[in-house]
Amino acid sequence: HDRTNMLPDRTTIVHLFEWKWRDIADECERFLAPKGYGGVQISPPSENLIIHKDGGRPWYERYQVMSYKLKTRSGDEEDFLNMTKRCNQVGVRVYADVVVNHMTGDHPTNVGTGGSTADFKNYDYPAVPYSREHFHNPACQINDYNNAAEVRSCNLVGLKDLDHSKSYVRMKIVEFFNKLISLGVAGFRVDAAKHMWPNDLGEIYKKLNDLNTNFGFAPNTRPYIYQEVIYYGFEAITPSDYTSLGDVTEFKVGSELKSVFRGRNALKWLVSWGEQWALSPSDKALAFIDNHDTQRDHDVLTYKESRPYKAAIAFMLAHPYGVTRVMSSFFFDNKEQGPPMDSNENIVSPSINEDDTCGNGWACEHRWRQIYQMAAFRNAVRGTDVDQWWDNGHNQIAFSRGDKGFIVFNVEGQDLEQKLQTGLPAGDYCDVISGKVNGDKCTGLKVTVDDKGFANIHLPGHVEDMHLAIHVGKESSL
Ligand SMILES: O=C(/C=C/c1ccc(O)c(O)c1)N[C@@H](Cc1ccc(O)cc1)C(=O)NCCCOc1c(-c2ccc(O)c(O)c2)oc2cc(O)cc(O)c2c1=O
Ligand SMILES: [Ca+2]
Repeated sequence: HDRTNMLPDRTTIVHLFEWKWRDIADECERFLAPKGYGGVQISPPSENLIIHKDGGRPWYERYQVMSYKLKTRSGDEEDFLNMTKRCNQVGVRVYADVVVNHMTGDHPTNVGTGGSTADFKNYDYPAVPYSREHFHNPACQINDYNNAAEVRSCNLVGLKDLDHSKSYVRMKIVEFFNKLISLGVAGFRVDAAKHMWPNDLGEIYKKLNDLNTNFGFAPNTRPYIYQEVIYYGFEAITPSDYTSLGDVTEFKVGSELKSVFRGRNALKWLVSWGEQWALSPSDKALAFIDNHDTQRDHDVLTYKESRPYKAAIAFMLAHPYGVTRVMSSFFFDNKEQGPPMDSNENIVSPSINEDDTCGNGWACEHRWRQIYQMAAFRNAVRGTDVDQWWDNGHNQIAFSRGDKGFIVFNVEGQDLEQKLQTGLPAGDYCDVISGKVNGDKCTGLKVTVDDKGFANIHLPGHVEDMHLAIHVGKESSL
């Protein structure tokens, strides 16, 4: 089936960044499955260095590895199995964020979340075990991103760089991945893949077991692998160095759509969205607007700029390009801040409010109506192409997905009043952005499609959302 191992009617992954395993299991059952999300990306499950900074625990401590023991602030191995059982039970796949390019940097304290210690100066990590010969020698620092060898074989910001040409290192990593496979994951987000040699990664991937059939996977199913390759252009290493091994994260989806939905690049150019925008091939791309790292940069669309953010996500989910992932964050006002925690530094669980939003410091973008309704849109239109493209030559566009869905964007700043061909069967539809179907009613804008597929669309220039979407699924058709 399709390369992601998601159920056939599911399309979108939610990154529940820093959530605990038991809370993820709850969310799979109470929200992700009912709303039709197909998968969840979890934070690194391997034991990490405990870092204290400015009185808190910076989020990036989870990307400094102490061992491959499954013990972090998200939970232990028992919690992990509880999550994979319950999520797979309701058809939500689990993708593990795996950090195998490096271990830790030098740090004044050396205790991990599983109680392991290490001697950084001597590259000694007894809880794996790794010692000096398992790291690139002599040590060097990455300074020149136009030197591919340096980017792969030197320390990334001082983090001790593993030497994956060593069969022992490959073996330890294969062991770690296969342990997660035995525990029911559907695939992996490979952190910092740009900093590892493609050939070494290939040797590791080919030794991975097929997925565990006890979690509902068919026999001989290969793990879905998407590799983090940060690339905006102008670097020696490009995503195409990795697309023979698996998928790659496409950072330009976020950067290009930011310009468009902030009104700096005309929407009409989106008619050619995809490889003509120098994006990786659609059948190798993991598409997203922001991630745990980029959302902390100064010039990125995030939950903090919700109107263009929701529109950019809607376009990404409405267009057939790539496998789509939405970010789910905790609120932060300084870029190093870690997840909400109690006085014992335990991560605090999200609370769920009456209106289905989250409390306790969690943003829960995946619970915003304009976002989860578009995941259902993507499910309803899967397998169709972009049709019925219309634009006003500037910042108003509309297109259908075959005869299954139709979406309109208005970034013009003035009203859109048009009779448009929707491609849809005649009938009444509820706009899934401004509202939702409630029994036989629509709480938002209602759209009537005539028997020739035309509808009169009125999308004012300054309403809560700059887009409107309807589709044949139960969430929209009346
Ligand atoms: O900002 C951060 C953390 C960023 C980060 C963490 C995980 C990711 O998956 C990621 O993409 C970025 N870390 C802070 C603090 C820090 C952490 C560790 C350290 O040794 C020094 C500083 C920071 O200021 N980092 C320097 C700039 C960001 O440089 C990092 C990159 C990175 C940035 C741009 C690139 O083009 C690229 O190829 C890699 O990847 C990481 C991957 C990791 O697994 C762990 C890291 O510490 C990092 C990482 O520091
Ligand atoms: Ca490396």
